[in-house]
Amino acid sequence: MSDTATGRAPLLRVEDLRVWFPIMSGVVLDRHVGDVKAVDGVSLAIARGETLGLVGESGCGKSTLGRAMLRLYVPTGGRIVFDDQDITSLSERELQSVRRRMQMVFQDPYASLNPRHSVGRIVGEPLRVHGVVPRREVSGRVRELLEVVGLPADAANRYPHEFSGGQRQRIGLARALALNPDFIVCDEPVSALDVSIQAQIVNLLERLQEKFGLTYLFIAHDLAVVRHISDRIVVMYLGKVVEIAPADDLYENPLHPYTLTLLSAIPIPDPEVERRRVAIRVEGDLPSPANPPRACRFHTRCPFVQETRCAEEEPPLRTIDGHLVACHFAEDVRAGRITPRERPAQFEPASMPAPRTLPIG
Ligand SMILES: Nc1ncnc2c1ncn2[C@@H]1O[C@H](COP(=O)(O)OP(=O)(O)OP(=O)(O)O)[C@@H](O)[C@H]1O
Repeated sequence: MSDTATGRAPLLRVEDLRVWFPIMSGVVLDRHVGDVKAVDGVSLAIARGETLGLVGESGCGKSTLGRAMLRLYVPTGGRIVFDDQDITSLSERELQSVRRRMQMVFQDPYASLNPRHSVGRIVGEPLRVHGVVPRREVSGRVRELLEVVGLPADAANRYPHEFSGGQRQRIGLARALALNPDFIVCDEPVSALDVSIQAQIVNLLERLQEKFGLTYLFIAHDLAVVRHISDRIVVMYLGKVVEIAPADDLYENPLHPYTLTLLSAIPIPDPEVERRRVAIRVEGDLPSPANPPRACRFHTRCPFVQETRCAEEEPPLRTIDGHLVACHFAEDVRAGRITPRERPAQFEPASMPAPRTLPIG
């Protein structure tokens, strides 16, 4: 089990968590022919008050991991422990009191808001369902919640389509806050918004965290956003964690080859820095999580792959310089003793040293 590396007690931890989706075949889909291994043996902990960023390319299992933490899926294996309570196998009824304390904010606020309901009804719904405040107090509480997320009180009488994307995300947040949660999974909460609006929502999330002592799992594919808001960042590849590190450390001193390739894909605004840096490209598509490569899952696309260990032995997560890294050769890659297999011609001068760190702006 990884510790949180923050010195604070974990609010939530998962141990060897697996979420597999069965693949069924046959005329009436009654033959189990395999599994999509969306999350496959993930162990990590999130400290109280921490924001843990989660990155990785589309389909690597980020949303599935976030949803499983909220027990929206029944895990195939492993454990989920929330505030010292094992919630892995709780029934829906037993989960009710825990559910209040865990919420989710979605990428597309519009799709997650019922267009036929007024904002007041949407935000007040969790209060009514859980009966946490007397009915006559619901509208007052809704007004408070709208104010806290920066919406005018009269928003309660209007409908989602009357609001912009950023305002809709504020409505989603007001609803998520209604039950005073401790933990919120933010699943790409700003990916659908304009850049200028993204900053406003990220700042709002930070203010709310401070005000209410919230703990976030922040899922993103935008590495710049996730760096800004996260205390630590988890990099996932094909259902597994490949690196966990404090946010700035991950960007300044990435240790896993996959993290290097992710960072290497970010454009750098400074042309001088851009010219000097070494491009490390990852080739091809993400392999199928139904049939992942054996041993190191990244070995089929890794520019630093070494025969034959990478294809034969699964690398455990181990600690190097305060990072947790799952690569047999992380030290050699960092020291430049192993150089990337393929590089575009413009990066090939013989004097070019292998990258120690990649400047990313
Ligand atoms: N309910 C489901 N049934 C079957 N397969 C699923 C289900 N949900 C997700 N998957 C599969 O599990 C894998 C991981 O999906 P997931 O949505 O967790 O990835 P992601 O990293 O969040 O991607 P994205 O950024 O595109 O949302 C994918 O191959 C996906 O097709």
